[in-house]
This record gives sequence, structure tokens and C-alpha cells, in this order.
Amino acid sequence: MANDRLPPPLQAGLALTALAPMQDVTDLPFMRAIAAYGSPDYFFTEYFRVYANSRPERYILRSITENTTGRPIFAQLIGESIPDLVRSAQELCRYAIAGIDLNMGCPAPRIYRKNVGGGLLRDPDKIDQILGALRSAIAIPFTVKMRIGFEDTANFDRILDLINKHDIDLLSLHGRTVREMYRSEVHYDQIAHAVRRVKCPVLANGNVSSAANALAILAETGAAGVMVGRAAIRNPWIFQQIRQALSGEPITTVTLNEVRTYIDRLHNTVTAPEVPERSRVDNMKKYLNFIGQGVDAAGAFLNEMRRARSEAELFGICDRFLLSEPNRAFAAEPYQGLVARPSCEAE
Ligand SMILES: Cc1cc2nc3c(=O)[nH]c(=O)nc-3n(C[C@H](O)[C@H](O)[C@H](O)COP(=O)(O)O)c2cc1C
Repeated sequence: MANDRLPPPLQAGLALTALAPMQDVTDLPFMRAIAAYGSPDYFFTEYFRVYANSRPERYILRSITENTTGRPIFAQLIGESIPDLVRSAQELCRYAIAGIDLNMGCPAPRIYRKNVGGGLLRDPDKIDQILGALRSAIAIPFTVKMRIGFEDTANFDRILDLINKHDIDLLSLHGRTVREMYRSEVHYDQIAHAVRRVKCPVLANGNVSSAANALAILAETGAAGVMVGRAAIRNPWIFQQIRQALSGEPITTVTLNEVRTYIDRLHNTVTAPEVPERSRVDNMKKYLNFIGQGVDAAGAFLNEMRRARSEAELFGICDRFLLSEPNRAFAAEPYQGLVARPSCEAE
């Protein structure tokens, strides 16, 4: 369902696309890298932590104040203290944001044990209060990103009805429970259920892995758009490819040579001279863990890359795997059975 309070999409009439917020990944340099290959309609910041006397984290603020992507960005908050959420939302409204987004999905135990993020899904009464307070505190769009439940979907309908009650402008829905973390099947039937129940547009989220698969998920769920996280780290061309697929145009094939250039672009974002080499290598591995899922079916690139200790070693491996057949196509879908292992997924 369209919502004219939301910023207009890049191409009118096409389903929406958004880059999912990912802590320690979707910072300003990463969003700029994505924009170089074709922006989504909307960006979301990583979450700003909200608690007594919290201030918006400076490095996250940069993704708003120095946003050169040309696309709108929503500021995401995580917290449970209503006065602090209201205060933080109002402070962020002074910057060029498209809206305030509330995180009700983070599954990390250290987060949900504080009854924030996914922990809130256990307490619909609290959600009612938070949504009501934030809705009346801000004049710009107010959006929610959540999962389908904590343990199960017992509270799902009640929470969806609160999304309606408080006139939420956009719902990004990750089709897993908090307990299901990141790797289970995604319950697209539950996303379809939410699409039918809420008045606002829904972005389907969870394992949107390619343009073809985005189209299938849109058809299955009836969602207004897709939100893509991990697949965009592997394949930053995905938003452009989804628009091509939606318009019935041929989908651009990406070569291994182009992937090698993307890796250099990412590296340029983490090369601050004061950062020790070991940290720079670890930082690159965070991205290469995902990129490697499209390099070779046996996972040899991932195995070798994970053992590299220096930048020279790491880039030698990238050159060997990506430049020996530079014109070979980068896999559109991740190879079966290859798992990325960023620390956040293990929490
Ligand atoms: C590294 C990482 C960090 C994440 N950080 C956030 C976050 O800050 N806020 C949030 O709402 N979701 C966060 N998520 C969840 C993603 O936004 C998304 O819902 C989830 O990865 C499923 O989508 P995908 O299968 O397209 O990756 C994070 C996920 C990952 C993998």
C-alpha cells in the first residue's frame, strides 16, 4: 500500500527497496560504496542506543550529516525508556532524516535481556506506550523494524494492530522470531499475513538473496518492497538488479573482476593509517565472509581468506581467486552450504 508521507522512490511504480541496517557494516563509507553500484530507495542507520543521558553516537550521525548517496536515510533507535526515546527522536529530527525507525528485532541476548530490540516483542503493552509516545513526539515519518515474535507468534496480531493504532508509516518485517536468530527458514507466510493486516507499506526482510528471489518474495508476500541486508554485502549491485528485474529488463551480470574492484573500494574505507594492520585485515574479512559465498562453490576462497594474517596475504588470495578468470560471472545466488560467520550472527 502506498504512503505519500514517505519519500518518493527512485522509480515511481516499482516495489520499494531498502538497505537493512547492520551494525558495524552499514556505516557511511559502506553506504557510499552501495550507492556507487545503485542505491536502494531508502537507507537506515545502524541503531542509536538510547538510555539515560545517551547522546547519538558520532560515527552513526556521520551517515546522516555526510550522506552523499542522494537517497533518504531513516535514523534507527533501540531502547525502552520512553522519555529518552522521545528526547533522542526529537534530537535526531534536527538532522536531515527521512524518519525515525524503532528497532524491535535485535536478537542478541545482551540486547533483548534489557527488554530492548527483540526483547520488546514480549511486552505488547510497553510497545503500545512507546509507539504512542514517539508518534505524538515527532512530525516526520515514524517506522518500525521488527521480527514476527520473540519465542513464537502469540503476540504477532496484537503488535500488528498496534502498528495500525499508532499510524506507523512503514513496517520492515524480518520473517523470523527472535529465537530463530539469522539462519532458520524465513516465514514469508507470516509476512504475507502482516501485509494483509496492517495499513502501512511492509518491507519483506530475511534472506532476500538476488533479484530473482526478490521478485518471488514480493509475489509470495504481497509486500510493498524488500529490505536487503547480508546479500547486499555480497552483491552491492542487487538494488539495481532488483529494479531491472521489476522493470522486465535484462539483469546486469557482475564479473569477478568487478567484484575485485568492489573489494578495493571497501578497503579504501578501512585504511585509516592509525588503524593497525590486524584490525584492517579483520575488518575486510567481515565483508569477505559474505562476498566469498559467491566466489567458488567449494568455499576454498572463504577457507583461505579466513586464515590470512596480513593485507598482502589477503589481497594475494583475492587476486588469485578473482583475477585468474576475471570475466567469469559472480554467482547471482550464494553457493549452497557456504555460511558467512560474522561475529554478530553468532551472538
Ligand atoms: C551484521 C548484522 C548487523 C545487524 N544490525 C542491525 C541493526 O543495527 N538494526 C537492525 O534493525 N537490524 C540489524 N540486523 C538485522 C538486519 O537488518 C536484517 O534484519 C537481517 O540481517 C535479515 O536480513 P538479511 O537476510 O537480508 O540479512 C543486523 C544483521 C546483521 C547480519
